[in-house]
Amino acid sequence: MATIPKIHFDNVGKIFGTGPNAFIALEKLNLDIADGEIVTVVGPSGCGKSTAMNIVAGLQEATSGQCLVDGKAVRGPGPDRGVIFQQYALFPWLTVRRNVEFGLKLQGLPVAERRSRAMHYIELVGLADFADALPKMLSGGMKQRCAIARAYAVNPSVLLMDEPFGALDALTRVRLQDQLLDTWSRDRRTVMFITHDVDEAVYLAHRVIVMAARPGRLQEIIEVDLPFPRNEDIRLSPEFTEIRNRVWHAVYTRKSKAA
Ligand SMILES: Nc1ncnc2c1ncn2[C@@H]1O[C@H](COP(=O)(O)OP(=O)(O)OP(=O)(O)O)[C@@H](O)[C@H]1O
Repeated sequence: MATIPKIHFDNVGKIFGTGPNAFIALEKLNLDIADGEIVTVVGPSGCGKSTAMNIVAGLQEATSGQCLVDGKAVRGPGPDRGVIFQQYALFPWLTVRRNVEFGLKLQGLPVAERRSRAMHYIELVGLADFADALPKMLSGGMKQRCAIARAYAVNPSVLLMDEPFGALDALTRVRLQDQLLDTWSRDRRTVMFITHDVDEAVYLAHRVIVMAARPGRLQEIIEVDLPFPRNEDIRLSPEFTEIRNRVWHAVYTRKSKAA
C-alpha cells in the first residue's frame, strides 16, 4: 500500500484580487511532505512562502487546487497543525503557564491534566523557572520558547513555523534550532519551516524547498544528505558548506520568469 504523504499540495494556486488587480501569489504548487519529515522553505520576499504555509494551516484558502493533510482536504485550522509565527503572539495578560494551557483549555482537558501537560512542555523548552512570569518579563528568545511550548502542548502532528527565529540574536537562534531538532528526534513530527537564513534552512532540514517570485512558485528541491543528529561538527563540515552554497545559488542567482 502506498504511503499517504503527511502534507500534499495538489496544484495549489492563490490569486489575490481580481481583474487587472489580480496578483498570483502562488502558481500551481505541487509538493509532498512525508510524515516525520522536516522541510525548510526559502526564497525571496513575496515568493509565496507564507501563503503556502497559511493554506496548510487553514488560515487562507487556495484559489485553485487543494491541500491535503493526512489525505484529507484542509477546510480550516485544526489542532493537528500547530502554527508558530515570528511574532510570538502570546497573551500579554497571561503567565507563561496559562499561555501554554490556553489551547488545552479549548480542547476541554481537565485542569490537572492541563497543568501537568503544560509544565512538561515548559520544562522541555527550559522555562520552568518562569512559569508564573508574564510575557513582558521575558526576553525575545524566552517568549519564542513559550510560543513553541504552547504549540507543542496541544500535540499537533504537524508544526508550521513561519520565520520563528527571525527576530532573535544569532546565539539564541542556534540554541533554538538544536532544541527543535532534539525534540524532533523524540517525537518525529512533520515540520514545515520558513526561513530567510540559508544556514538555518540546511541545518534543520531533510529537504530545502527553494521558491521563486513573480509569480510565486516552486523552483527547486535540494536534498540535505547530512546525518541526524546534527551538531556543530556537521555545521562546520565541507558537506554542509557544499549544500549551503547550492541553496544560496538557487535563491540568489536565479532570475524571475519575467526577467
Ligand atoms: N492579503 C493579501 N492581499 C494581497 N496580496 C497579498 C496578500 N497576502 C500576500 N499578498 C502578496 O502575495 C505575495 C506572496 O506573499 P507571501 O507573504 O506569501 O510571501 P513570502 O514569500 O512569505 O514573503 P516574505 O518572505 O516577505 O514573508 C506577496 O507579493 C504579497 O504582497
